[in-house]
Amino acid sequence: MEVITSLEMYVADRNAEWLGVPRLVLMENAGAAVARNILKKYPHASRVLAVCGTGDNGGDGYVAVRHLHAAGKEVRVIALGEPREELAARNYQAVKRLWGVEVAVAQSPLELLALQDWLMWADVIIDAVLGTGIRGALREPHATAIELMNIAPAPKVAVDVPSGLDPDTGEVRDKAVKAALTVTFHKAKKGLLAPSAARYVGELVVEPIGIPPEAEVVVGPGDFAYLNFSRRADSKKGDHGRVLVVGGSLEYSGAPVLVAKAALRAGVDLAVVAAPEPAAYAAKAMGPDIIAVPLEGPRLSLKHVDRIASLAERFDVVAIGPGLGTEGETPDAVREIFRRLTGRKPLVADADALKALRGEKAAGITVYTPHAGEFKALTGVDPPHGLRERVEVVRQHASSIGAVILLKGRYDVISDGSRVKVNTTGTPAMTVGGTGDVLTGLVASFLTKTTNPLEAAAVAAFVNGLAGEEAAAQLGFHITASDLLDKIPGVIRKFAREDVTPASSRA
Ligand SMILES: NC(=O)C1=CN([C@@H]2O[C@H](COP(=O)(O)OP(=O)(O)OC[C@H]3O[C@@H](n4cnc5c(N)ncnc54)[C@H](O)[C@@H]3O)[C@@H](O)[C@H]2O)[C@H](O)CC1
Ligand SMILES: [K+]
Repeated sequence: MEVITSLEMYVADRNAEWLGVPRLVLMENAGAAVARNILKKYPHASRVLAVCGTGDNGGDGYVAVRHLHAAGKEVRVIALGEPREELAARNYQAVKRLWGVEVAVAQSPLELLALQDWLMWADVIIDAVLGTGIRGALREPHATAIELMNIAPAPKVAVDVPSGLDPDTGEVRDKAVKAALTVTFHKAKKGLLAPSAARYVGELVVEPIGIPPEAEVVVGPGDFAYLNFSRRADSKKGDHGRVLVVGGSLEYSGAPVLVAKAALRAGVDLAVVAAPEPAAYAAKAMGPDIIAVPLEGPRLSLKHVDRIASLAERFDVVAIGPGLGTEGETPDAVREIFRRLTGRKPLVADADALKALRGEKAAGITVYTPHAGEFKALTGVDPPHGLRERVEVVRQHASSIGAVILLKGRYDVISDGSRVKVNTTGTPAMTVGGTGDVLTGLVASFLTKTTNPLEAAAVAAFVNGLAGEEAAAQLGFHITASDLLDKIPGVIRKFAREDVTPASSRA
């Protein structure tokens, strides 16, 4: 049986919306599936009681109530408070307008105890108290509601997850509903299959609710849930990421600067460019935000390896490649730096670095960001044109190298060797030079916001593409990579939760 975690489910559900399937439709399908299963399993039950929490699990319960009412059942509802979120609230209001459906609001154990005869009245009880949104120890009146449902003789039908059970681990901290039937949605929540969960879950039915399979593959707004953009009130400089960019040469000085600026715009505190002297001085001249460390000579060479390796200690992520060129000792130096750092420091390798890394194995957190030509140089293989074949080739090479590969293209394909994501944002206007450097900076920045490199790369591709789309909406095919930089903050703020959390209690 295929399983899913509550976080993966959250992501899939937001991405379904992005793909054009509204969450209200998913909720409708979920509630209707619960009603259908009750009608099938308990055809002779005439009285149904739904106990609904204040979240979307309760929302599913209200939808089920509508459908059971329409099927001719006598229905009562105990609401543990008025729903706060829009979708559940809409379904709650719709239920209140039904003729003959009695709704009681019980917000305390005492108010629940006064409704005990309703629990005894029912032939079937719907448990729509808590689903994948359960956090921490049970609070009241939820704990009492669960206890009273378990005392009532009627069989319980759990919506998505028996309330009180951890959907990811199957653990029950305090108490949980002992269901006769659990109707879960899309895929089985992982915890439902834990051996210890069996006595709470009862019979398990998995119902599709209209989430397209693409919602688990395509990068969308849901994927931001893997990244932490919040800041503590007592944050200090450096807490939100330090990125070292190793790039540039006598010929190229702009590329590493674009990487650093993109990383800063995406929310790191510090981005430092380590570059051969001419590129470092040019970088400094490109603006007050850039700190540059000059490396003696016109290009990266073996004599710089020690310096870079010790410099890297002070950074959270190292991005290497843009503007380095492939002349002289540079490829040897890249390989040597890579060998020293891989497995020790999260790395992003791009552009000329990729050409030097053919045959190398990566360890720890490493992301490669090739375009088709660089992929060929890295692996010896031309990426196939068909998406399915492309996905498979990227997955195989990611697995054998031991890195996340982000293959740039019309659709970006991202894989860590087992999982695959596809990004569809972007525009042909982005074929201009430098947009890849911006992407590298985004990946580096996001590696400071998650321990999941696949998601860091996936969200980076998504943001980069949207920044390009927004720039092109104004400037058409006349954008430059710098235009993307200005769009990054707006794109991130549209999708990320950027709240300020309380200061730590430690001084
Ligand atoms: N993901 C999907 O694709 C769909 C999910 N559906 C249903 O939605 C729930 C998840 O909804 P959510 O609002 O995120 O969470 P819950 O309703 O499970 O709970 C939130 C609710 O409960 C309160 N709460 C949390 N922890 C506790 C606690 N320990 N004690 C007391 N109260 C607690 C919290 O404050 C909120 O008010 C999923 O399971 C599905 O049933 C969709 O309808 C279909 C698509
Ligand atoms: K439930």
